[in-house]
Amino acid sequence: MADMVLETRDLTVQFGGHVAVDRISTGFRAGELTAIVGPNGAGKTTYFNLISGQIAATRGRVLLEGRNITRKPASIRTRMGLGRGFQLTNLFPDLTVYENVRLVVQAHQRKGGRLLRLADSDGHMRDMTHQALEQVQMRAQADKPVSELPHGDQRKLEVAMLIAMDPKVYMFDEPTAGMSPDDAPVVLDLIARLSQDRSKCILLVEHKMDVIGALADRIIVLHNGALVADGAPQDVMASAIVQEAYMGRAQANV
Ligand SMILES: Nc1ncnc2c1ncn2[C@@H]1O[C@H](COP(=O)(O)OP(=O)(O)OP(=O)(O)O)[C@@H](O)[C@H]1O
Repeated sequence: MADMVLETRDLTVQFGGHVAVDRISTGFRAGELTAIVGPNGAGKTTYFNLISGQIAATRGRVLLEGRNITRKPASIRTRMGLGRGFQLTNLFPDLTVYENVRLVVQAHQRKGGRLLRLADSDGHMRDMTHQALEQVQMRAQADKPVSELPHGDQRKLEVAMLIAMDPKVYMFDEPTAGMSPDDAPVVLDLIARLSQDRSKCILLVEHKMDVIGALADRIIVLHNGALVADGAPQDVMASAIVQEAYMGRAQANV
């Protein structure tokens, strides 16, 4: 699958006797936003954890731009361009909003090698930090310590930090969970704009059907750890397997 940015092949993880992700083989292209859906416990977050390297696979492989990254630690995968939304626990609460984003910009610049270092002036990094904050409409909070931010702003800050990394693959796990009705559209608009960038590959775990309908180019459905449906949103949502597996109806045919 030459044009795939990210691929999983036969990817499987077993916890004791329980297979949480079951032989998932699929690929994700640049310029495509794929929503990953399925009922609670279907294996969505575990699949994300396997891709980003938070947990090790029992079997199978993860490929990033054709390179086998299955045994690489999460930090290396991040440096190679796999961008998973930061968790609140990754924020430095005593530093300001600006400082948190700036740290990510600095780390990103360092990985770029000599060419980028030439452009690596203080001013350049300041501009990039402000741009990332601008995108989530948080310039006004730049000097606030993170510990003083309301929850919704902390989640927006996570997205700003992800953007500052400029990854090839964006992985969002319920990006608007716990956000106020004011904050959620800011993040969703931003994801919509990112998805216009044909060089970016975006994966989105999401429960809200209206969000999926507005953003997704493609939906994959997980059920009991396995990939049970894959296709264009209107086709997948209308399919019998989704009506059964995702909408929680009779599961005889799954
Ligand atoms: N570290 C672990 N040890 C044992 N079982 C686990 C572990 N992580 C996940 N599981 C199990 O794997 C299954 C899949 O969980 P996962 O969190 O990936 O589902 P999900 O689709 O993300 O669900 P939700 O929509 O509720 O977040 C569940 O049965 C869960 O209990």
